[in-house]
Amino acid sequence: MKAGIVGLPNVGKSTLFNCLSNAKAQSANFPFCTIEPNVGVVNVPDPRLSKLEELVNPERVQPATVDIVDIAGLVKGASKGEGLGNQFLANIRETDAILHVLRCFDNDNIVHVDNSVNPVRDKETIDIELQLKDLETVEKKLEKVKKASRTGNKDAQKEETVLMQIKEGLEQGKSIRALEFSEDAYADYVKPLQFITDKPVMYVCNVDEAAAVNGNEYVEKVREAVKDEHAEVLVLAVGTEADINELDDYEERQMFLQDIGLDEPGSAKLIRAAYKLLKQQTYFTAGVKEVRAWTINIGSTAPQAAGVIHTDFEKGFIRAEVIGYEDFVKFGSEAKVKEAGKMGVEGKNYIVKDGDVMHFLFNV
Ligand SMILES: Nc1ncnc2c1ncn2[C@@H]1O[C@H](COP(=O)(O)OP(=O)(O)OP(=O)(O)O)[C@@H](O)[C@H]1O
Ligand SMILES: [Mg+2]
Repeated sequence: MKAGIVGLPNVGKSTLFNCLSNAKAQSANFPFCTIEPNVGVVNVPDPRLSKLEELVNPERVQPATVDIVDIAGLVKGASKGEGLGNQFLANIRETDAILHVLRCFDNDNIVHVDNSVNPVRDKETIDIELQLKDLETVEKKLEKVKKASRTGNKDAQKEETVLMQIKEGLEQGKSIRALEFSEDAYADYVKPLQFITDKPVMYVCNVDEAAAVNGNEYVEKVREAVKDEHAEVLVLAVGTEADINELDDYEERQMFLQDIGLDEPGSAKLIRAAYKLLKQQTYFTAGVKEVRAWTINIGSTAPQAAGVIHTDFEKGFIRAEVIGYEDFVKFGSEAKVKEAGKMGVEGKNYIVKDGDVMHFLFNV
C-alpha cells in the first residue's frame, strides 16, 4: 500500500517528501524539478510502540511503515500530454491514496506556474486533469460494454448504467469518490477500473511558519471548498519542517518545533493520517527479541493478521492469544495479564482490533 504526493509543480511536494523520508529527493525552486518518482519507506510514529518497548525491554523495535511516492507536478492539459504528459498520471494510478499538496503561502521568490497563489483554483486544475483521465478510462470501457449490452446481456446492461453514471459525474466535474453506488455495483464495476479520482484523498496545505499552528485565509478557503468531500485537511509548514529536519540534534529540533508552536512535527501527524487514509491498522507482537508493529487492513481476521508475519502462520493457524493494548499497559507484562485472566484466546473468525498485542499458535 502506498500514498502518492500529488500537486502542481513547485508547490513543495518534494520538500514534503524529504520531511517524511530520509531518502533525499531533489527539491528546488523551479517547476518540473521532479521527473522520476521518488519512493520512500516511512516509519509510522506510534507512541504505543515506545510504551511497549519500555515494558518489554526487547533487543530491537520495528515500527510500522508506509510507502510514500513523490510524483512529478501536474499542469493544465496533463491528461492530453502537456507538461510531462501522461507518464506521471500512470504513477498516480499505481498509488492507493493521494496526498494533494496545495500552496497556501505567499512568497514572491517561489514561482507559481499560474502566477498567483490560489489553492482552490489549483485544486480544481489538478482535479480536472485527473477527472479527464478517468473519463478516458470509462469511455474506453463503455465502448466494449455497450456492444455486449446491445446483444441483450443483462449483466452488461447493468454495468452500462453504472458506467454512464460515472461518465456523467465526471463530465459535471465531480470526482468518482463523491458519487454514490450500491455496494455490489461498486465492487463489480467501479473498483476493478482503479479510477484515479476514486482513491481516498487528503489535502495538505503548505503554509509558512507563521501559519504552522492555526493555518491562514488560504487554508480556510480550502476547507470551505472541500467540505462536501469528507476529506481531511492538514496544515503543514513544509518548508520550515524541512529546515528543522536538517538539524542533527534531537533536542535542537524539539526546541525549534516549540518555537513555532508545535509539540511534534506536523509530518508525524501527516504520516499517521496517511496510514489511516490507506485503511491500515496496527497490531503488535511483543517478544523479548523484538517488539514490532504489523500493518493489516482494517477488518482483518486473526489468520489474515498472522499471514502478514508468514504465510505458514495463516495456513496452519490454530488460535491467537490476544491482549488489548490498554490491558498490556495496565498490568505491565504478558504474565501479569494472564494472571489477571485478561488474555483472550481467539479463533479464526476473530476480527483484530487496532493495538491488539498478539501471539499466534500454529502448526505446519
Ligand atoms: N512553505 C514554504 N515556504 C516557502 N518556500 C517553500 C515552502 N515549501 C516549499 N518551498 C520551496 O518551494 C520550492 C519548490 O519546492 P519543491 O521542489 O518541493 O516543489 P515540487 O512540488 O516538488 O516541484 P516539482 O513539481 O517541480 O517537482 C523549493 O525552493 C522549496 O524550498
Ligand atoms: Mg518535486
